Amino acid sequence: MASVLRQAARLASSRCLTQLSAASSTSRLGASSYNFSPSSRNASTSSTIKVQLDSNTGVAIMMFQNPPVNSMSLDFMTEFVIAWDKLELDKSCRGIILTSALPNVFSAGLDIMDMYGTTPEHRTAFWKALQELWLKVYGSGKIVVAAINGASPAGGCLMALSCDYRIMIDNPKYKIGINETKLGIVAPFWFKDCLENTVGYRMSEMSVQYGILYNSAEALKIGLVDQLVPEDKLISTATETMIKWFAIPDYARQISKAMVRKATMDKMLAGREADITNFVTFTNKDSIQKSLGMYMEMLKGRKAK
Ligand SMILES: CCCCCCCCCCCCC/C=C/C(=O)SCCNC(=O)CCNC(=O)[C@H](O)C(C)(C)COP(=O)(O)OP(=O)(O)OC[C@H]1O[C@@H](n2cnc3c(N)ncnc32)[C@H](O)[C@@H]1OP(=O)(O)O
Repeated sequence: MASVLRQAARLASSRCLTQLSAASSTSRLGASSYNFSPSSRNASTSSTIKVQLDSNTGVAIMMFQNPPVNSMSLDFMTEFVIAWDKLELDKSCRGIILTSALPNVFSAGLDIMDMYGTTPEHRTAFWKALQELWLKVYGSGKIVVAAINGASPAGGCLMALSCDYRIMIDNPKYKIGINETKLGIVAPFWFKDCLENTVGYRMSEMSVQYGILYNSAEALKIGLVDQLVPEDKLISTATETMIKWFAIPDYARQISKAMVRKATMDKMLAGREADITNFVTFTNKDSIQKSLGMYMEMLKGRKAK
């Protein structure tokens, strides 16, 4: 309990006393065209991560802009963590909405080109960056809402699962899930743990083995996402949701969040080095490199057709 309280105290440093203004009900298509209020300021200069912070509401919108599909490359994850740290330290920010500035895709998951044909040193840095990103988002004292505006497989799904609430566009063409087995690779234990914490044991047992990608209605049915909305209501709903969460005193909520997430966080922290070794060893295998190569070929071939 003492460590939970310490963790919560650390998280509470991100607390703010911002007076909330009424939620913006502006409806626009996608985050990139969202109409930011006059009190919004550009809080990040990164090329792949755009941040807008509304100091009246305390809501920050963090948009991924890494074309063509917001794949989570080493560079992208490094920029993500830098932008995240800035927000985490900003007392005027109480909550963060994660979304994509690109149409049709939230995130295509880990960048396969960072895992395919790269050196063990590169893959070590890559995996460390992913662990770092996950620890920051999953362990954040801020309220984090995923506004899922497109495909969200594998690492993209992990990012959404690390948030406190998931809102997805109601459109059957967008799929979300832990599909690694379909690529011939294995989702690490902490991906599985996040899924299991959200949809339960049996559903995740089926899900990770089959590598199921769920459409938005299926994702809602199994609890993988919390809410579906029309595309033009995504950001306004995420903002309204966030403001409802703000009614809960930060400190009490942060301690509660840390308590609920502690076991999953501790397991990952205890196994962090072994997890890196597993990843590098696993991706060193010729058979795994072959699977990744074939998958990339398949993705490129699909486009050519
Ligand atoms: C004892 C211990 C054992 C266990 C040990 C475990 C250790 C750990 C092992 C390894 C674990 C790895 C975990 C992996 C997690 C991942 O996230 S893997 C990535 C999974 N992602 C996907 O499967 C998504 C693939 N992409 C798509 O399905 C589609 O691209 C899309 C997202 C639905 C978008 O479709 P569309 O808009 O039609 O775009 P496309 O034309 O398909 O793609 C455009 C270009 O983008 C390239 N691309 C797509 N996805 C990726 C990607 N993930 N990485 C890199 N590049 C990607 C695609 O090839 C196209 O490229 P070009 O042809 O050059 O334009």
